[in-house]
Amino acid sequence: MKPQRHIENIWLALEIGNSRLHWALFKGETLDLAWDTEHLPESVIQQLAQCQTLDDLLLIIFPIYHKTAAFSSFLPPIFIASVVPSQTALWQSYPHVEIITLNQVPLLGMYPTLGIDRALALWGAGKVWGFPMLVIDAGTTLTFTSADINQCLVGGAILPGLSLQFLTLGQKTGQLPIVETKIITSLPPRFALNTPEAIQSGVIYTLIAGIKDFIEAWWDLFPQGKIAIKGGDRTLLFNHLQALYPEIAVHLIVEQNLIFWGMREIN
Ligand SMILES: Nc1ncnc2c1ncn2[C@@H]1O[C@H](COP(=O)(O)OP(=O)(O)OP(=O)(O)O)[C@@H](O)[C@H]1O
Ligand SMILES: CC(C)(CO)[C@@H](O)C(=O)NCCC(=O)O
Ligand SMILES: [K+]
Repeated sequence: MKPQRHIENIWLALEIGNSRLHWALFKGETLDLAWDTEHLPESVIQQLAQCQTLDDLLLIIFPIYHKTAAFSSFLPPIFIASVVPSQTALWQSYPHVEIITLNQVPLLGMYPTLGIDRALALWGAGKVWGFPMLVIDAGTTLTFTSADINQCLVGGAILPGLSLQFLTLGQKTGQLPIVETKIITSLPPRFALNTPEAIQSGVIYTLIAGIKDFIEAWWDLFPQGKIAIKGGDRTLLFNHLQALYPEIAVHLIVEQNLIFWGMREIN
């Protein structure tokens, strides 16, 4: 093993979300690569635990990785932020893993069951762009999470995310199809005359109206409050918000890597 590998200080960050995994490769404070994968089955994680080098590891977890001379010779630590306990448990076999817990996040006023993803994303956003900060996470769930100028949790809200709303409508009714989130490239007619568009209209317009309402309530509390949006549906929701309320959208920071910035801050 060459000593300079240690100087490079390579580490992996893994966010285990409810739908999928989000990965980042850091060299010290610098994010080198970020990518998403499906949840991994236990057998694959056991395979990772047997790897000897970062190259071996990336060949398994990074879908389009080509072996280079750049990374080699040792297995990096993985720092995990997970909101899926069954997935977290699978990582016990990996030699150098640290599961991040709420008590490592310096936010004040947290309640014990606050999701680690919400705490880290808020901490990351606040540390990079400043407090007061409101984070909107447009993931499996849609969450609002905020902190004041003293870095103290103000609180937030949790509702079903875009795809989850479509899925639930399709699964819990006798006649409704499951609308695919990715087909929504433009706003549907508000008053729709067919079933798929009626579903799209109902979900999209109420989601956007809800987001707008939370933002206005946030600015009532903190007129200078900042807002960042992350999550797999951030671009879609941001684009629709921009089309409907450009004067609000212009204030949004769109940034997928908030949790990684949070992990970097506490590392
Ligand atoms: N390639 C993709 N695979 C899965 N979902 C995707 C993809 N691209 C965009 N999405 C959207 O991302 C959303 C899920 O967001 P994201 O991946 O941020 O969630 P997550 O991090 O797994 O879950 P959590 O909300 O628990 O953090 C889905 O609603 C889906 O519409
Ligand atoms: C709300 C989710 C699912 C968002 O990923 C996660 O942060 C979580 O499971 N939170 C626990 C409950 C809470 O944050 O109040
Ligand atoms: K989420």
